[in-house]
Amino acid sequence: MGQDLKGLVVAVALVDEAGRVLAARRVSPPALAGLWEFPGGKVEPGEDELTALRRECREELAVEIEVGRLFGEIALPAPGWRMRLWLGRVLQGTPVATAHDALRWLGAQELDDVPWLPADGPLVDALRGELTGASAQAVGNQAGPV
Ligand SMILES: Nc1nc2c([nH]c(=O)n2[C@H]2C[C@H](O)[C@@H](COP(=O)(O)OP(=O)(O)OP(=O)(O)O)O2)c(=O)[nH]1
Repeated sequence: MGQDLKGLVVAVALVDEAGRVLAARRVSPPALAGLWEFPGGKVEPGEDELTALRRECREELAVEIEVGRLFGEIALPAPGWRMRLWLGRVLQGTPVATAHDALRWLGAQELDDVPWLPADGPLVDALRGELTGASAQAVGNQAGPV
C-alpha cells in the first residue's frame, strides 16, 4: 500500500450548510503563491490516505473534519503525482488559515471568483453541479462514517 500512495496528494472539498466550499490561497512556492486550492497535502510514507487528510486539516485549518465520499482524482503536473479529492464537512472548530494567507467559502456561482491551481480546473467544474442544492448534511449522508 505504501507504494500505491507514493506520489499521492489528498485534498478535501469542505462543504458548509449553505452549500459553499472552502478554498484556500497558497503562499508558496512562488510559482503557486496567490493561487487557490482545496486544503490538503502529500500523504506521508506509511500513512493512510484519510489519516493524512485529517492531519492536514488539523495543521492547515485547525479543524476536525468528517470525510464523505471520494469526489474525483486528477493527475498533477509533477510526473507520477496525482491528487484525490474527497467531499467533507467541518465537524469541530472554525477554519483559520495557518498555512495559507486567505480562506474563502465559495458558493456554486462564486467558484470562478478566484484563480485556482491549474490542475484543479476539472474538479472545480464538477463541483459546480455538486454544490447546487448541496448541503453539508447531504454530503455527510452520502458518505456514512469513514
Ligand atoms: N492541497 C492541494 N494541493 C494541490 C491542489 N491542486 C494541486 O495542483 N495541488 C498540488 C500543489 C502541490 O504541488 C501539491 C501539494 O503539495 P503541498 O506542498 O501542499 O503538500 P504538503 O502540505 O504536504 O507540503 P510539504 O510537506 O510538501 O511542504 O499538490 C489542491 O487543490 N490542493
